[in-house]
Amino acid sequence: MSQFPSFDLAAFESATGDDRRARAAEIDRICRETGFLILRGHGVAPDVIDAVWTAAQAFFAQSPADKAKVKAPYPGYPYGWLGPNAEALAKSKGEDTPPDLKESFNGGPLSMPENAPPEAVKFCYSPTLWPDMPAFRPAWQAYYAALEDLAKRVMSAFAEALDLAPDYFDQFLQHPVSALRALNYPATTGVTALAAQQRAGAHTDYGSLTILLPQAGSRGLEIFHPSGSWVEVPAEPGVFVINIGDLMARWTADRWVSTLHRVVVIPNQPARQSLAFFHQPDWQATITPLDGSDAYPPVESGPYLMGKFTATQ
Ligand SMILES: O=C(O)CCC(=O)C(=O)O
Ligand SMILES: [Fe+2]
Repeated sequence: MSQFPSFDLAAFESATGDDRRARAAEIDRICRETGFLILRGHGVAPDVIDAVWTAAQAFFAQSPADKAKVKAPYPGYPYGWLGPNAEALAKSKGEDTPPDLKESFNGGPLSMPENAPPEAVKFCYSPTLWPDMPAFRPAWQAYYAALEDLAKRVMSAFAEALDLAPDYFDQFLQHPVSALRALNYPATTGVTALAAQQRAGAHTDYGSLTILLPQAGSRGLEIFHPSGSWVEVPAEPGVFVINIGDLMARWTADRWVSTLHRVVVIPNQPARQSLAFFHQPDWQATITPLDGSDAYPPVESGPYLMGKFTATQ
């Protein structure tokens, strides 16, 4: 791959006729091949992005004792601080590896619908545990809201790429149960990783769509390309990296692929941060193959996610 595939969302949205169809076909092509692309023309305001970076950095710069004030209270609690040694993503693929060399802060939906089922209340709608830092919560919530909007725009482009009406996915996105995760991978200088230990072990994402913001200029994110080799994803300033997850592969009856990816340990690297927004359809959305086939039985979005998540803890 000479150049990593990219897609300009604003250019797509203003395109008409054959040009629009060609751009939609390009999304389809990329999603059939790897499902990973650089997203340009996203329109998320730079100050919203700057503020959440600043907030995340200030959070991770605290002492472990301060971070522990918002620690996930029990294994499997989806939000709050997951400290070092808390997660091994490769376990979701049945690989028994040492824990990932990272820590994270995680938060859930900004509001809960009145009719949320009890299992959803206990999992996705668990409270986000806010650090005692006045600028953190508003910055986090503004970024979450901006990415929820962006995810809907991307899903609409996806619908066109799949020859569906642009608003096809709206019915499944009334109260998405998306999660936002800030990641901090400590510097690798002087660190000896155990065998098979990575910053993030090889995994596929679980949901419909991930919108990733790797720290500009950072190294180590790789995808397993269908040609059989690991390919590094560039971390350019001002763009997002998006990828589809297992639920979207299932939804498209494997027309689109959910590609294995990891963050490798490169010696003598500074700390690396990233923000991962895991977009997830409504808890009760029933995901049935879009081609009308019986490639997979229907699943409900929320319980599907919960099953995947608990396997890595
Ligand atoms: O930090 C990154 O760049 C990728 C993280 C990732 O793939 C994940 O958390 O699912
Ligand atoms: Fe991932």
